[in-house]
Amino acid sequence: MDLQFYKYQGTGNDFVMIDNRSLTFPKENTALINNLCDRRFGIGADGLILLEPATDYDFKMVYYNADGNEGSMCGNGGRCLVAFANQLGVIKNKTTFIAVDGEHYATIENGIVSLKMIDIDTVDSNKKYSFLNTGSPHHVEFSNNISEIDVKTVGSKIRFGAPYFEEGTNVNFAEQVSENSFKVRTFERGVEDETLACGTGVTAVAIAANSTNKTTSTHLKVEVLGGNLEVSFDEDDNKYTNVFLKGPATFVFEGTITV
Ligand SMILES: N[C@H](CCC[C@H](N)C(=O)O)C(=O)O
Repeated sequence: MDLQFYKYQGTGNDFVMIDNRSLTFPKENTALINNLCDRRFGIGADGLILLEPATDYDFKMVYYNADGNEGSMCGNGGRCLVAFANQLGVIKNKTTFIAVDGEHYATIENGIVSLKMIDIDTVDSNKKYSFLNTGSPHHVEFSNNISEIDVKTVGSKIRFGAPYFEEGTNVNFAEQVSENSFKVRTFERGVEDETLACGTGVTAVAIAANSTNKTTSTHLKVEVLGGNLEVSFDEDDNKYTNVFLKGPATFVFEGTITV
């Protein structure tokens, strides 16, 4: 069959988007999803996202990692899906949609999408790292010169090692640039490589930085390999609410692929 797809990217984190309002996409076909995301044998992407109908919401987000397995929440994917819903005419400038981790509110203005993430009430930190769930699990380590880190090798070791093992985690390496700005590089579980950006990861770094007193700011700028993102939140007694991830979400091309 011919499958129509749309390609989007948010700070270089790229996704194949499919309008599945008809519910005809063969979701159980892990190999197909993996192939569509393959950069040599397919379209190429860090993940694949289906836009589906949902009762009481504008739409439902169904997200798969590039390996073909359904993933946890994807922040940049969510932002790109909002832009896609806007392109399809499903929404105008604001929306409330449902994803695997619950309800999300978002706005879109001139290609910039601001996405509300889940509340975070647990940040586990020790001297070496922080671990928290921002919709997806994230290990966060701060250091001085992240440009020198072999993110794929070191990230993969942490992802499969104690205490994460098979279930794994995404791994972020962060460097403080100023009181309210950071640089981040991320190893993504499910892609099993460094990606150019990770929205839930950047969100995790911002909250970990606040939680471990690296900053008192609640509006942080984060530079990733593929561009710039912003994270803002309210903090009360180490609980984080009104967490917003903001940045560009861009349509790249569309096409049909025979599968
Ligand atoms: N790129 C995504 C994160 C995907 C998380 C996924 N790799 C997993 O936890 O399995 C983001 O922008 O938030």
